[in-house]
Amino acid sequence: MRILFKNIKELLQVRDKTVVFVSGKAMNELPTIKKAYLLVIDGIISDFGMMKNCPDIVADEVIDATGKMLLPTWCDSHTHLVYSGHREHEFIDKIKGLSYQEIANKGGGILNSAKKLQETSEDELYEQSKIRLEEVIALGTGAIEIKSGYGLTLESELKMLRVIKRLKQNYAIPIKATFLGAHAVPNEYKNNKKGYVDLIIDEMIPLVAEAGLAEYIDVFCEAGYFSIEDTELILEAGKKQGLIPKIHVNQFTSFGGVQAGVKYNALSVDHLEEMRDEDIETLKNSNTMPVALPGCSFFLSIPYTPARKMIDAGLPLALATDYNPGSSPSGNMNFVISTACIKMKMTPEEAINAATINGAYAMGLEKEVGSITVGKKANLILTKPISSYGFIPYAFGSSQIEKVFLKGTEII
Ligand SMILES: N=CN[C@@H](CCC(=O)O)C(=O)O
Ligand SMILES: [Zn+2]
Repeated sequence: MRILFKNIKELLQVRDKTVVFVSGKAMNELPTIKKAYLLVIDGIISDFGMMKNCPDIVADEVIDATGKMLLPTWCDSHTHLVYSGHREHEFIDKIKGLSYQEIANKGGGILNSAKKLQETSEDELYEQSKIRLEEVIALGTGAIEIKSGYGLTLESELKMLRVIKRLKQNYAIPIKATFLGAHAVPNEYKNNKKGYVDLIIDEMIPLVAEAGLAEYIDVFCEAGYFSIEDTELILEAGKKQGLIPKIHVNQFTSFGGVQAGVKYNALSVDHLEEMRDEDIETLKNSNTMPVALPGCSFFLSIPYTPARKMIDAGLPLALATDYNPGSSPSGNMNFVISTACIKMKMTPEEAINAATINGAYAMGLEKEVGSITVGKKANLILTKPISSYGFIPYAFGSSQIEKVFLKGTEII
């Protein structure tokens, strides 16, 4: 099956396959081709270039993209998309002035979602989750990471991971699964956190790894949740079983989580709302991708990740939604990109790089998605007619997407 996109106003994020992520000043460069064509053969990007050099191709389908932009789909490297029910009553508490931690302390938060999930059947959880997955694909997401962490018992964590596996099997979007047993300490272990950490290490990790249900291991490394010591023990155990670290750090407290992530060669360290200069120093010369989650900062009214300071210091940065019922009940990457520009002072080029090529790297998918590169999946966004790509973050809240393609197949 050959699909030819022709007369593309501008083809964005055109890269050689040697580029796996971009950092510092290079984040402000977005390579593009104006007046371009792109050829997809059997779901894979097979050729592209300037329209005037377009070869005489016999295609099964020709898409005229006059006035429109074509770009890789968004890569959302941090979500909790599989969950049960919602927490909009906590939203009211929040409006009335309670903080995230105060809501958690009065029985809300992650434990509230865990209770709901434990009471939900696997089929029902799948049905609820697939609606969200379809929603985000229609919003232009073409690769996604999904975490467990609302089970908090062996049985329910496995249930979540099996739902993620089923989504992987049934949808064309690449999905990476992360085991986040260490998301919160369940009530039964309130006075015995060590007992829960032991359960994660001795029972959950071996079973998850043996069943091949996750690629990554995550910990909510935060005051009141899991300490540096807990985090290191869990990452160590995960790594022994072949799970790669990808962790929640510095959401409310900077107390060594970034250092623990880099020490264990984490693929990414995520959140980073609270950053000390030494955290930025630690990330320099590491292979760990920092990931910012502006939807969470927006929703909880907490600081935004200091993107400007980090990029100006030469670091790379990825952007993700953190789609979850408690701190970011939205999986809309378009909103994330706008918020990154408006609130974090990222340029449109930086935000698009952070949401595509760097996001792909942050979930180990840099060989498959994240740029317009020969050999990568034809996971593509075709915009409506727009004046320039800066219009995408500028026109926040309104969709500029006309069509989304996964492996060359039109989804919307
Ligand atoms: N911070 C920890 N985990 C999620 C929130 C989970 C929840 O509140 O349900 C996050 O990444 O923001
Ligand atoms: Zn998260």
